[in-house]
Amino acid sequence: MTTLERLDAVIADRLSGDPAKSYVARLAAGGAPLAARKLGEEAVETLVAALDDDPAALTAEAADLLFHLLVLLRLKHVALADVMAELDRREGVSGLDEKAARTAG
Ligand SMILES: N=c1c2ncn([C@@H]3O[C@H](COP(=O)(O)OP(=O)(O)OP(=O)(O)O)[C@@H](O)[C@H]3O)c2ncn1[C@@H]1O[C@H](COP(=O)(O)O)[C@@H](O)[C@H]1O
Repeated sequence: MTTLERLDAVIADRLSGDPAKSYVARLAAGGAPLAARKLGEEAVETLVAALDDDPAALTAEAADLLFHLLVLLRLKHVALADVMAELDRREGVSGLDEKAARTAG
């Protein structure tokens, strides 16, 4: 099991937990809008760390970002395996070629 898969399993387990004892349960109690807002905040903090040229901060913010993305995916019933499968499907397909095919015609 990868780190993301292990974390995803812990998140799934905590979703229905006690919001007083679990941050994941607290996010779940706020629903997808709260998790989406937190994800947006973490995205902004990630880009600030990147623009600040601060590798340690970027590492920490990237971890926050991935964690909150996993929580949001769970709340929206999108399986991590499906996201991984989508990335696998794209493997070897240049983003430039994909965009050109999408915008042609
Ligand atoms: N990986 C994480 C993880 N990464 C970040 N966070 C929390 O995400 C929050 C990030 O929020 P912010 O950076 O905005 O900080 P904040 O203090 O909440 O800021 P404000 O909301 O006040 O603006 C912090 O409370 C972090 O502790 C995480 N909380 C939990 N996990 C994992 O999830 C598991 C289950 O956690 P619980 O549900 O809390 O048991 C843990 O064992 C960990 O493995």
